Amino acid sequence: MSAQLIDGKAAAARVLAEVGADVAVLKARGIEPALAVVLVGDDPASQVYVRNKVLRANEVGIRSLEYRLGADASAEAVLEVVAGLNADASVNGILVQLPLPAHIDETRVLQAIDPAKDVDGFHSENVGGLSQGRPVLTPCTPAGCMRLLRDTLGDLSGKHAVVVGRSNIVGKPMAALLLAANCSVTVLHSRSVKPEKLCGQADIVVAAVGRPRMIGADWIKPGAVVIDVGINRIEENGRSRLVGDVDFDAVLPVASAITPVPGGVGPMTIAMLMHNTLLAARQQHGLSAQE
Ligand SMILES: Nc1nc2c(c(=O)[nH]1)N[C@@H](CN(C=O)c1ccc(C(=O)N[C@@H](CCC(=O)O)C(=O)O)cc1)CN2
Repeated sequence: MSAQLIDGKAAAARVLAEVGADVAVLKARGIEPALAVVLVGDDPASQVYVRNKVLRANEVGIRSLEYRLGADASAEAVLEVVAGLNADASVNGILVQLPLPAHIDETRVLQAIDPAKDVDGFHSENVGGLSQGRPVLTPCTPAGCMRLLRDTLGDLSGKHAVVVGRSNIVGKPMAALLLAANCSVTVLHSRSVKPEKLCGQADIVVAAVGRPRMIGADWIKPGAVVIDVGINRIEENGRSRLVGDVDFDAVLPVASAITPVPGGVGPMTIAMLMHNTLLAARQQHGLSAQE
């Protein structure tokens, strides 16, 4: 048997269509949501992601503002841009593209963003709110994984979910969201003992370690749903290609459903960013999620 392919591009298109319709309703009430994207340096992948964020924003009717600073920009220069955006009431969402150049303290910059405009959900106010189950802005990649899981499985209550990786951007918020959805959650990391045994008990596996094809068929319980967050560029047979953290070909016959790389979780990250920007705009105008 072969697993069902979870189509992230199609799911992202659905989210974007919903957001576009809701943005049109807001605009009819005189509110134009706006997203500011800050890019520091010249990392080629970051340039592509920022370009795609601006494109998607324009497609759904969200006004976009782009701020580009050189790789040698000081932390103070970045903080000055963030402070200006915090103070600008016409800007609803602020995103600083990661990674930042090594000389800039990421935490200092992320903590400077107004939590109400923190559409990445990385500010400690939003991180804390998420772990307390408050309705806060939630990191885009884990929020996208949750959409894919709910589309595939419906109610997640009582499922045993294993998250492989404990990064602040994906692993930890992913675990908090799965817990909030009433899953029993295990987080595996580099010091876990016999991780393949623990992972092999999971109904849901979310792989976010950044190691190409680390998770093989022996890590997966037959029938498990596998969400692969990894985006690793490798050289193979003389050409460059993207692969996930999961050995896709080996796991395909074992899992019941699996995300491909590319075309799985990646497109959902940007779709959920648009969702968060809409949410932030509504909240800043005192509107509920339904209005
Ligand atoms: N401030 C942030 N920085 C970063 C985030 C983030 O959520 N906020 N996440 C990643 C990068 N990222 C968005 O910023 C991102 C990564 C991948 C994709 C995507 O669509 N990937 C495609 C493949 C793209 C390719 O060919 O290279 C896919 O998986 O199909 C979108 C967004 C780190 N930084």
